[in-house]
Amino acid sequence: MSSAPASSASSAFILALSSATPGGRWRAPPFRTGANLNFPFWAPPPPRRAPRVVRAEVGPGDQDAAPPERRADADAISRQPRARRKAVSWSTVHAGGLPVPSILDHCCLFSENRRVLDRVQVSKRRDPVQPVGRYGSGSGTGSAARGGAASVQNGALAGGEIKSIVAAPPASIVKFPAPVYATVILPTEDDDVAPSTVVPDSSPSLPPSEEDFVAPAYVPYPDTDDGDAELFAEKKGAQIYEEGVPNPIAPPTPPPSPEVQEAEWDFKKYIGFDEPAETESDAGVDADAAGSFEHYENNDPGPLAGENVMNVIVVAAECSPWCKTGKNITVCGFFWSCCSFQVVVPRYGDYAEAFDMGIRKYYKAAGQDLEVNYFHAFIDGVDFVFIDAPLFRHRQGDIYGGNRQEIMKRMILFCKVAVENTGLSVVFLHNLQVPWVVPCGGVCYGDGNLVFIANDWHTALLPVYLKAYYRDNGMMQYTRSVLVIHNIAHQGRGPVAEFPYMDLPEHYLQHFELYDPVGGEHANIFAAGLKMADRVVTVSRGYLWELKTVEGGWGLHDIIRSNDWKINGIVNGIDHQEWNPEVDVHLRSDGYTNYSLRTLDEGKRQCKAALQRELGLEVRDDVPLLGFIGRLDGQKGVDIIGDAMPWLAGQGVQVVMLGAGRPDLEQMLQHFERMHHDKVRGWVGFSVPMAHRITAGADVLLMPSRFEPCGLNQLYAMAYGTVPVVHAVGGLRDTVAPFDPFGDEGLGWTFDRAEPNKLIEALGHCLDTYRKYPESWKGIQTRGMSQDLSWDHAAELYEEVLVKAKYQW
Ligand SMILES: Nc1ncnc2c1ncn2[C@@H]1O[C@H](COP(=O)(O)OP(=O)(O)O[C@H]2O[C@H](CO)[C@@H](O)[C@H](O)[C@H]2O)[C@@H](O)[C@H]1O
Repeated sequence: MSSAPASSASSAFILALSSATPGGRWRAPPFRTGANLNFPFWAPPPPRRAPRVVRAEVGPGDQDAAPPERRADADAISRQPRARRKAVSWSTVHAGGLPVPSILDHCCLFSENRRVLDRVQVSKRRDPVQPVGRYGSGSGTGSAARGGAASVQNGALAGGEIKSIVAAPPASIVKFPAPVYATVILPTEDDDVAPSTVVPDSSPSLPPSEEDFVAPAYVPYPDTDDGDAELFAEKKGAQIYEEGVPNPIAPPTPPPSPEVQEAEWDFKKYIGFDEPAETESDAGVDADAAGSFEHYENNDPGPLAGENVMNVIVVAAECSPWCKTGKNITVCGFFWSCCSFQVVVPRYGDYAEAFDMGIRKYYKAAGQDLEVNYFHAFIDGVDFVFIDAPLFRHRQGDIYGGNRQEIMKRMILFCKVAVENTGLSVVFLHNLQVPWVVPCGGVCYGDGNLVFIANDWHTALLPVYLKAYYRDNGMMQYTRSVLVIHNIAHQGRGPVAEFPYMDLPEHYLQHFELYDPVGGEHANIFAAGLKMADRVVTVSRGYLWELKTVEGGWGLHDIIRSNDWKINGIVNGIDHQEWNPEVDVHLRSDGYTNYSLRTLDEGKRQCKAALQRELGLEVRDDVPLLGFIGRLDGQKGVDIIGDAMPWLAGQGVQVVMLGAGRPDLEQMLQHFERMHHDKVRGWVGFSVPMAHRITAGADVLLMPSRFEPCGLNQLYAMAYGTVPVVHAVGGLRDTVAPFDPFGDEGLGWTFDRAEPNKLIEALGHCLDTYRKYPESWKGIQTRGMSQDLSWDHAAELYEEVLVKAKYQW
């Protein structure tokens, strides 16, 4: 029981593909009437462009090159009807990727927009009231708000001015050894498999010598994404560079340039497209191209016809089902409410459904020229572009592995490619002898309605590159960037001396420079991204409030405060194809069953029995079954459950915990399973099927997170009639209204400090209600399941943000 079953990635993948469009992009999508997203108040048309754009002309390194302009005839065509993308009901995309409008989107994607707002809504989730004063009476020290040294120091800044938003842990009752931090920053496991870089013969030999820079005294944050505050505490005194390791810092580069070298690529071969006879002359381009697509296209005009179509490019370091770590996960379901969107992610492994586009380019990242290839998949109306580079290759399963500098180099490359990818389509089209002003389905892609959505620090450089490379040079003036904060605890901190890694103009350093007592003087990627992004979204309003506090801002609170005007808090939705007890594929075998609100009692009883059987627990319906699912780190507070275990063991309950992460916490799970084998199971590993089955089979889901920007598991739990007991923080507070026995309202139980005694108190009331007041219990379940937790509501709010970004100058 201690080891997870084989990766569930394959099953998740099958799930995603099952909804894919057979035949991919060549199938003319059906139109949907009245179900489309329209932006009648859209931006003014972009400036006119040169009739043809060649890659070199749009390169930011070419200061003299005029930005491409649209032709008059293109404008006319752009107002023609645009066929719309087929309705997209796709799976989830997770944080950290790169967006790229692919050629395919321009040339042969006939998008039908799906407006999700027409869906049947049950009871719309409401964003909560302001959380001020609801976080308990944490001492001004805010000590160890996140349980670690970093937060301790952050907390020390409070000076009692702002109350702690998350309670200080009590005197430790943890009986386990401290984590072995040395193992957290893992060496690159695949060094012998794939070279870290591919340097063309002509490229300069790098990295440069150490003489160019003076290394600061210590690394502010590990930023390995395992970067618990404790880890930082261990590392903060460490030297930046290990002895004997050459300083990989590149010399300052003069004017920034993507430095992309094009390679021959047979687009027609890739897409199986029969090129029309006349595509050489500009005069014939538009007509020919338009005509050539007609047979793929339903030419019925739709509400999205014209320039009001929004093109969204989602940039993420993780994308389910291809790569999912369970950390820093972003569900970007909102994109399917938009007209046209693409997702760009690194290609960490061999993804069967993605095909090599045959494009080879070289980008400079951290002073090295790196070869980049592009893979592509078109699934259910969405273009996925996978960035293939030696830095990413073979990282599946360890996508945040390597030391801080390696991770940073990957993300620099990733963001550069993402921004460049906006030009990818131009290249493709140019290879077809078709200028980018050729309308696809009646509308040009261009940059007029283009919005990047970057996620977390991994892609926070994207807004910076967009500005430095393009907008500062008069290009992409109408393109906007939105940066989503999923977890501000990881920021991409590094020594100021590493700034030249990023190939930015010197004056951009000021946007990165940050001083705080935790990190000292350092360069902070998230800080620069937050400043440069046109709009910022946090994944709940409660978290937004917390980010403005000294305790919750992790050193970026001042930047958050001063940019408050452009930040919105929007709670994530959930993917109802994946997380829906009625259709959940993981409940179709082994005695589990699908169920709905109507069949809740019977269905849940059966799932609970199946879970008890599968895990070797006594099959008893009368025993409350408590679940926990999550990363095993300081954030998720599983140690608080551990601290409460002596009490739990006497409560006549069963406890099932699933997670992976810190070795000491993994050992804790296994220890409790051994100690209380008749009632506790600790499953160490990452198992999507088991996560679904626990969510369905448990009566109660515990989430004692010390901080939780949004939280997804509590949303899943409520959708499955499983009652959440949560620390009222961030998104948990926003989404779990506490049960009020007098008004018979509420969705679960909350506690105001991340402490075992508080958890015990809340859980005590919960168990009491479970045992003595079945009708109240059923009411809580019913209210939870009746909510509209889908992306529909979030999509509306995201749309508002995108529109605000569009009109922002
Ligand atoms: N061992 C395991 N086996 C199977 N599944 C597992 C698992 N461990 C975790 N998961 C699953 O992975 C997902 C993790 O979601 P979280 O919201 O907890 O992620 P995380 O905290 O990294 O995300 C950050 O971003 C998200 C998205 O914005 C915010 O909700 C969140 O607060 C913020 O910290 C959940 O669906 C969970 O069930």
